[in-house]
Amino acid sequence: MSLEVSQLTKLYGTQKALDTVSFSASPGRILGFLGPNGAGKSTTMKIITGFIQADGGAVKVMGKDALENPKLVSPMIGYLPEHNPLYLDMYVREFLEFSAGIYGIRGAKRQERIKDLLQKTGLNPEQHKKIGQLSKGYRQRVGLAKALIHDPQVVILDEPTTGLDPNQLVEIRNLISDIAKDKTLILSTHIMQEVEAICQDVVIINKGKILAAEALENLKSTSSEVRLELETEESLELEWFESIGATSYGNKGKNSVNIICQDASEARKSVMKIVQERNLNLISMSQSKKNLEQIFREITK
Ligand SMILES: Nc1ncnc2c1ncn2[C@@H]1O[C@H](COP(=O)(O)OP(=O)(O)OP(=O)(O)O)[C@@H](O)[C@H]1O
Repeated sequence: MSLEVSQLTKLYGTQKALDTVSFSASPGRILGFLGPNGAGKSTTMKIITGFIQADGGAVKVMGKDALENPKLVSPMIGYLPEHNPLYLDMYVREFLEFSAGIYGIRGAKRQERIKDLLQKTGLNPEQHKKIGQLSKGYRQRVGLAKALIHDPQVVILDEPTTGLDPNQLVEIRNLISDIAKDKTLILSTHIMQEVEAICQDVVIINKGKILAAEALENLKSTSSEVRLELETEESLELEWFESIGATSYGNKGKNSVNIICQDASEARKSVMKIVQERNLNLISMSQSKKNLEQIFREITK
């Protein structure tokens, strides 16, 4: 494990923003850090990165105690904060040179590092522009390049894709997946599809408490429930399907019904029997497993 967070606690006045938070992250994997607004995500990230202090617990980065030795651990972490603070009047290349200088990276090594990052983040054509002239997606790339300038082992990104258009969103996600190949990457996000698209591990936090911390596949497979959606030309009554687990009308109103069941095969047979007995005109029947958004809503509500 390159990052181990154990029993982290943080108080703001009397409010417990973090309550014994524990999870860990491994190299080569992306961990999606999920939670509703105010759950404690940014607080956790700020503690790991040494921006604020914890009131209890421990953080280990590459086996070193981050809370006891912040100066030793800080170079091992790259951080892109939620609002990506950049100097808008600086040129892209100038800003990266400045950022490298903060970590004491100088001379040929600095030039090589910047060349590599401009290439990796697709910033080459923009390197002589002022940061203030860049689009939001390109500013995020500058923030990512800055977070990576000192080649950290652990990279923490706080909502890096918020506000991006669909094309830039895909490009930044691809870039994040590429970065994660040889690093431990933690990604805070509200976008469930993002987690399903690029994360292997997931941590769900709510009101300062961890509700789930495991591989995404495990989290999804713990729920054996299946959702059937039936659509007919006629209006349907939930009570006809009660015995097989109908829970609500679907998006298309009373002409479609959602059925949550354990045994999809039996449920489909029962549905077809009802369709025949009531002489209904079937438009469609579809089947899906619970997605992360449904699991998230269930465990955080
Ligand atoms: N400096 C502070 N002083 C007092 N309370 C704070 C401070 N920072 C955060 N909080 C509170 O701590 C709780 C956790 O906040 P935090 O910003 O960590 O949540 P979050 O999960 O990152 O939320 P969001 O998704 O909205 O960014 C919230 O109730 C917030 O109001």
